[in-house]
Amino acid sequence: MSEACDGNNGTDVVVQVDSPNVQYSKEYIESTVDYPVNYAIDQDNTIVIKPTITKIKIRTKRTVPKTGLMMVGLGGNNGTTLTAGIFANKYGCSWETKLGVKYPNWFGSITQSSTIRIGMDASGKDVYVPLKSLVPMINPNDIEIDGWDISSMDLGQAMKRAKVLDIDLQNKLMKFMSGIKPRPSIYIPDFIAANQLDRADNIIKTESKSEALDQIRTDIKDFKKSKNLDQVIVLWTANTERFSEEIKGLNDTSDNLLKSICKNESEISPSTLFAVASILEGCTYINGSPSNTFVKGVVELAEKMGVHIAGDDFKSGQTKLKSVIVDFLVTAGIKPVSIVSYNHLGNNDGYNLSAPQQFRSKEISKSNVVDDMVQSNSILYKPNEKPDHCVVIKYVPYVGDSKRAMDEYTSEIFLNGLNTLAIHNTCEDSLLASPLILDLLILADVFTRIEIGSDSMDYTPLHPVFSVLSYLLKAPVVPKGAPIVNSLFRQRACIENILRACLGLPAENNMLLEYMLPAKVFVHFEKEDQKNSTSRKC
Ligand SMILES: NC(=O)c1ccc[n+]([C@@H]2O[C@H](COP(=O)([O-])OP(=O)(O)OC[C@H]3O[C@@H](n4cnc5c(N)ncnc54)[C@H](O)[C@@H]3O)[C@@H](O)[C@H]2O)c1
Ligand SMILES: O=P([O-])([O-])O[C@@H]1[C@@H](O)[C@H](O)[C@@H](O)[C@H](O)[C@@H]1O
Repeated sequence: MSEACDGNNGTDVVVQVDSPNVQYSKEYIESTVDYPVNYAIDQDNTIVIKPTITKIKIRTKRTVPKTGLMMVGLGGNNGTTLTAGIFANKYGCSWETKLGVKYPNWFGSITQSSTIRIGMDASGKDVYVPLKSLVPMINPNDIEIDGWDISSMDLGQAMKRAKVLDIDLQNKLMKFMSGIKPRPSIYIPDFIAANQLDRADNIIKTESKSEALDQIRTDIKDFKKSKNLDQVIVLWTANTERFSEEIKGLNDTSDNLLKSICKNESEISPSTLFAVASILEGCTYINGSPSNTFVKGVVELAEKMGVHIAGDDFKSGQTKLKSVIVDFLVTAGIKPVSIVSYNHLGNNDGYNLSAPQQFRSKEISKSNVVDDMVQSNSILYKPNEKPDHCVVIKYVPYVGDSKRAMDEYTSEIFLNGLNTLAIHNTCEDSLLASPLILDLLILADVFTRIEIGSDSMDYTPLHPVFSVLSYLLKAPVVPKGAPIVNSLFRQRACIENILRACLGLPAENNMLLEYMLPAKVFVHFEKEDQKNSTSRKC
């Protein structure tokens, strides 16, 4: 057992595709794939399908930029837990517990701890590889951390305040954490619960929103220069704000928004200021809270500047499970008619959410997650019919970050039967959310390095609104006109299949016909030395 935190080295799998559909150069992975879109046209109650195929070309920059993560809310439970997790993994910190010595991991991160079926071997056995082995991705050990908090507490003391990690691990990490102090931030009491006032001792000294915006931009430039970074990604993991009003002439366009900031308009929230500052600095901005940061003016600014944004609200526990259960029920032809989601928690997030306006922001993001699945099945649901859906969050200090979620799903089944699922789910909020922050950073970088073209279009980046990150978010923000998908496995398939396409591989179709038909039906590939081996015979 290492007393100190000694170096940590994992072994990585390398995936190389041998196909005419992909070329590897020093700078890029370049691929071509056939991209299908089926148009379904309703013609007098007959749905006529018109399949199309577009040959697209994809290029992925292979160089992984030296990346810094700037968290707004750095001193919070998520901010300290993620930072601690990066140090624990980077330095291989082991720690004592009553159950014995424990070692760091990245469980809960799909980039670090999940695999993808990439094909089968010559004997017909499924082959799975780490998701992170498909294209070059940021190594968590290389991430530089900085950020802001309205609380001046250094990350060592803030980690103690959070009461998330085992004490021996906290003691081992203290030397790394206590050296990080959040930068002063923008505090506008009207946007978060009044009970947050006590910790607000680290505020940018100006009443001017324009000056505050400039300070945030200066902070970003300072961090980027001081750490010699290639890119900075800014992520909001600060408290949930009340919704901002969307007002014509104030924040409905990027020009109006920028003018409103100069005029110190009161309805511009701190999170919107951070988003604008990040976009103006060319930094991807991610919203981990349910606040409506992305008012129309912010989205338009991101589109004009070609800077990526993603949100809203990490999908970490109770809602993540809901986006699986409702998908399972509805696609099984079972009709959820009542969904009650109650939870209590005792961390500062819960304290902030105990205020009505902040709770309302969270209630909205936790409630809309079933809409797309319900609307997908007109056999079960009449137009505009929805299940009863109730969300309750209570603040109970004693349980701290260990949120207790209790859900009841009542569904109509065959011949007027009823099925009820009652679920108790202890969600260690920060231990579930922190790996998602890592994935949001890493996948945002990957999808920023991807460009797509066709015979009729030069290589073009993905749309500035990163709906591809929906898997990690409760209330995905999507490009105008795009569908909002909440089904967790459809969201995951989106990420997997784009990464496959980057390697010239087709989307996973799950048909497995190769196991249902004689081997001679299919084109085979066997290594030279396997030519004479007994390959799978059907
Ligand atoms: N499982 C989860 O933890 C989870 C899941 C989904 C969403 N979220 C959201 O993530 C956010 C953070 O959660 P948490 O548990 O870390 O909360 P937390 O209260 O422990 O941390 C929030 C931090 O933000 C700081 N802060 C508040 N306003 C700020 C501002 N204007 N500028 C800079 N810092 C500010 C606070 O001082 C605090 O340190 C919350 O909005 C929460 O709703 C959390
Ligand atoms: O992600 P999830 O577990 O469905 O939702 C959670 C809420 O239930 C919890 O009350 C809140 O504190 C967290 O921020 C998170 O949003």
